[in-house]
Amino acid sequence: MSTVTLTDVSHRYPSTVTPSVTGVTLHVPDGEFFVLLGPSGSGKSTILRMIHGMERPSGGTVAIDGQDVGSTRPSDRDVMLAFENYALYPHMTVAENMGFALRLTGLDRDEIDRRVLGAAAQLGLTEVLDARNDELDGLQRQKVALARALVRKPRVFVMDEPLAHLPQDVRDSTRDQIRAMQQDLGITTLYATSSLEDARAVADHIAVLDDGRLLGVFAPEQFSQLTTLVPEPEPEPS
Ligand SMILES: Nc1ncnc2c1ncn2[C@@H]1O[C@H](COP(=O)(O)OP(=O)(O)OP(=O)(O)O)[C@@H](O)[C@H]1O
Repeated sequence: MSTVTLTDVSHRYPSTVTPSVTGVTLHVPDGEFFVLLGPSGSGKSTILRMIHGMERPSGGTVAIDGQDVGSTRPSDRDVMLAFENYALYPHMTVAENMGFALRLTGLDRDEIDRRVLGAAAQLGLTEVLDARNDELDGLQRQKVALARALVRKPRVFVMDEPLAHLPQDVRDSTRDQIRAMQQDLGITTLYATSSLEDARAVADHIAVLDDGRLLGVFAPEQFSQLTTLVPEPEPEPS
């Protein structure tokens, strides 16, 4: 269970003159589904990358559970990019896919088995632990990808536009399933999207970004104000 706090965080990529993020301060309470909402280029990914540790702020601090993680390596932060590696290894079973990263860390077999069985039970994958990739449907694959992150016991999940590559007809249901799973697991989650509709459907709070700046953090009773602030993005040509 964890909180994430950004204090006056700024960032600039070395190859650019203008900053990607400017003076962002926000607090993500424990167990929340916290959405970063903004158009392309507004700084959502860069903020997630700084929390994960792939990017370092050029100013300000990122803290997890109140501890500045500025000098903590990404692998020691327990922050998982939830759908980073969506592709499952085809020659492995679901259980092997879930345990693979843990085996690389040298964790003992019993503990790996315990975690794999626990995550499978939480996500409803117990019945398919011996199945291979081509025997799973789309939702099951998505759950296995999430389970692979879950067995590593993250303190925080970051999800960067996880629906972006899905066809429109499965986007809403997948979004709602991700939210339901997060609620079950209670893991503090930051979720980036450019869709106001998606944000409103799932968020505990919505942080609105534009041009690397935070315009405000909105609670559900304020979500109706967002329609004027954030236009829906144009649908992608099909
Ligand atoms: N690797 C990079 N090198 C240089 N500039 C970058 C890089 N990645 C992002 N930027 C710039 O930083 C700013 C913020 O981009 P970022 O990707 O964080 O926004 P975003 O809201 O996540 O948008 P998108 O959804 O398109 O990724 C933009 O101006 C973008 O062009």
